[in-house]
Amino acid sequence: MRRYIMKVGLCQMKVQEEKKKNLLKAKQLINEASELGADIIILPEMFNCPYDNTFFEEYSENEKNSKTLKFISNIAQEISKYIIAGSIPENEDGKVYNTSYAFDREGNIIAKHRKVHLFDIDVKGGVTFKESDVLSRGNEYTVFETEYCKIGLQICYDIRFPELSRLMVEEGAKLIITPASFNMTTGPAHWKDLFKVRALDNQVYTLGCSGALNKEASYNSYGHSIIVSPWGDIINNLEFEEGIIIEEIDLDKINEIREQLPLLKHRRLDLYGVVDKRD
Ligand SMILES: O=C(O)CCC(=O)C(=O)O
Repeated sequence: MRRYIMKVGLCQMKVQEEKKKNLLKAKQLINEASELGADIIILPEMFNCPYDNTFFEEYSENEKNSKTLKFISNIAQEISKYIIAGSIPENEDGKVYNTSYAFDREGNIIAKHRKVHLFDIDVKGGVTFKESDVLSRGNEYTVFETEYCKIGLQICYDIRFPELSRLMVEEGAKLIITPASFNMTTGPAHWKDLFKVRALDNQVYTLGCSGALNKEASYNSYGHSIIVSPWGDIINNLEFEEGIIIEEIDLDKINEIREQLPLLKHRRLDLYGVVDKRD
C-alpha cells in the first residue's frame, strides 16, 4: 500500500553579521533543498541576524514592510514549496519579538510564532544569555495546517517546556518544527535528548533546524540539526558545519506506533491535564 510521505529539508546555515549575506545564503540553501525534492524547507532561529542582544533591535523588521519576509515569500512562490522561515527579530508597537513565520507554496504567511519562553540562563563556566533584556515574549502556541498534516511550530528554548509540545499535539500536530540555535554548553548536554524525549512523549516527529557553528560570532551555535522519529530514533543529524538534511517523513508511522504503544490513550486525564489558558 502507498505510504503517506512528505519530504523535508533542513538548512543549517552559518549566520553572519551582514543581513544581506544571510538572505542570499538562505536563498542558496533553500534552492538546493528544493532541487533535492524537499516540500517543506526550514531555516534556523535568527537566520537573518547574529544571535546577540546588541543586534536584535537594529535588525528588527515590522511584518507590514519587512524586506526579509517579502524576500522569503517570493522564493516560496517561485519554487512552490512551504518555507518555515526560522526566526527573525520582529518589531511591533515598540516591542521586539523572536518570531518564526511559515509560508505556503503561494508565498502567503500561514502561521506566525513568537517565542513564548525567553532564553535567560546563566550557567557557571558556560553560557550566559538574557533575551528578556531586549525581547518580549509571545503569548500563543502555534499549529498550522498543510496538505500533509498539522504542524506545530516553536522556537529553540520553547522545546524545554513539555506542556507547549503537548498542547500542539492535542491540537493535532504530527510534526513539531523547532528552529533553534543551542550553544556549546547546553548543546552537547541536552540538544539530542530534548528532541528525542519530545518525540517519544508525544509520538510525533521532532525537527530541529539550527544555525551552523560560526567561531567568529559572539554566540557559538551548536549546529547538529536533527530529525527524530515518533519511535525516538534519530533519523538524521548534522554536525557543526553548514549543510542540508533532506529526509522523507513517513506520516503513517505515527498512527502505527500509536496503535502499538497507545501512550496518549493511556494518559490519566482524570488525574492530570494540560490546560490552554489563552484568552
Ligand atoms: O535551551 C537552550 O539550552 C538553548 C536555548 C537557546 O539558545 C535559545 O532559546 O535561543
